[in-house]
Amino acid sequence: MKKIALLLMGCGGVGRQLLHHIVSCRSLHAKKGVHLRVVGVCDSKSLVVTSDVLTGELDDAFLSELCRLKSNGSSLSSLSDFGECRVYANSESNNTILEIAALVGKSTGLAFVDCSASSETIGLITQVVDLGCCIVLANKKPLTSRTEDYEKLFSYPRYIRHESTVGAGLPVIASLNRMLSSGDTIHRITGSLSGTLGYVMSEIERGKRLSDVVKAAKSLGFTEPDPRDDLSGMDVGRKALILARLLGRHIDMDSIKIESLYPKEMGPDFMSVEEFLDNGILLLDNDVQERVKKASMNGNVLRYVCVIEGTRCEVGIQELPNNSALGRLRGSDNVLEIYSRCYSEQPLVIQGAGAGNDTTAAGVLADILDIQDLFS
Ligand SMILES: NC(=O)C1=CN([C@@H]2O[C@H](COP(=O)(O)OP(=O)(O)OC[C@H]3O[C@@H](n4cnc5c(N)ncnc54)[C@H](OP(=O)(O)O)[C@@H]3O)[C@@H](O)[C@H]2O)C=CC1
Ligand SMILES: N[C@@H](CC=O)C(=O)O
Repeated sequence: MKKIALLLMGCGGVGRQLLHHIVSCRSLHAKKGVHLRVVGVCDSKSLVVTSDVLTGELDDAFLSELCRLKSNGSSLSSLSDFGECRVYANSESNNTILEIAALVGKSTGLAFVDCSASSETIGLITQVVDLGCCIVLANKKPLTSRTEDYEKLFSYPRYIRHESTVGAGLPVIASLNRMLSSGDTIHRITGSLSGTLGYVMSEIERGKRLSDVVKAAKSLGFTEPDPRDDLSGMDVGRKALILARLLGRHIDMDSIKIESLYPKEMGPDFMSVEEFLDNGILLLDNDVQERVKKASMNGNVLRYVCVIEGTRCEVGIQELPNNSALGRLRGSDNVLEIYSRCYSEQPLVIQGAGAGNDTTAAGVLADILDIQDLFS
């Protein structure tokens, strides 16, 4: 049986769902001769690891208890009494992770899985790439920071997977990589890449208020931990940058034109997430409703669109015919149209659920299985 050791950063909505998928796919994976060995899990405050990282694992009962505790808002440190594990506080976590990565990475290989939404993981990830580890990301931030970090992460291109960073579980990155590696030239990518903004717009069209819909999107697991990351367009901007860099464009976030749905005065420097959701966002309800109504009088809808073409890379609201490919989108669905040499008249279209813990975690799990040949 091939064993894939993995260390999970982040056990929020996506991270916990990944652990659920791992446990519930045990017999399926066994039939394929693979076993996922979870050696450690960390959140923003602590790290919990199996006492024997070279051969041991956090067993399924332990992982279920971990998920139960985290979904109740408890800390990982309360797991110290439960089973054969060691728990480290924040201050010791990074050094311990590097030690584990060096030991396990060089021995059997280690999948370093980032399901956090933090930019604090970048320092660690850029170090573990040189320790024989594979990187699997749902977190977009490591791919959208400095060009040097991006290049470092791709020093060993076969060792990195990040399907869930764009379109959640949809096969966007895999499809683009297949096209690029066969020499197809991609001219234009256009699409609706935010599950949250897709859901928000289509629910407002049905008469709902922005403030209610954003709260619903958060509880459905579509939004970023701070939904302003979605409403500001930053989350789509990051996806656009990931795609543009994949196409070989040497750009950074500053090169991307991004339209925000809220004013600067409602940003994270001025109010907390709770203040924004309880008060700030209510002040945006009428304006957004008016824009949606005005578009509908022209037979149109509003969609938050990403366009990458030549040196152009921008994301923002567009008014589109309601019977167009993007106009027909409902709920959290994403759609991506790719025009290339092979797909010049009619684009290659990828469409489906573009947000949610289940599909995102499934994309991460598929990425982990995809690199199994790198493990001994
Ligand atoms: N939800 C979706 O539809 C999709 C999400 N993604 C991406 O998946 C990632 C996770 O999203 P989601 O699960 O919803 O987010 P959550 O906020 O639910 O979970 C984030 C987790 O990361 C942990 N964390 C924060 N900082 C660190 C750190 N420095 N080191 C380790 N762990 C840390 C948090 O710890 P604590 O519990 O202590 O707060 C929490 O457990 C995000 O990057 C998101 O963009 C990608 C595609 C789709
Ligand atoms: N918040 C994101 C989740 C996936 O990246 C979205 O709404 O699309």
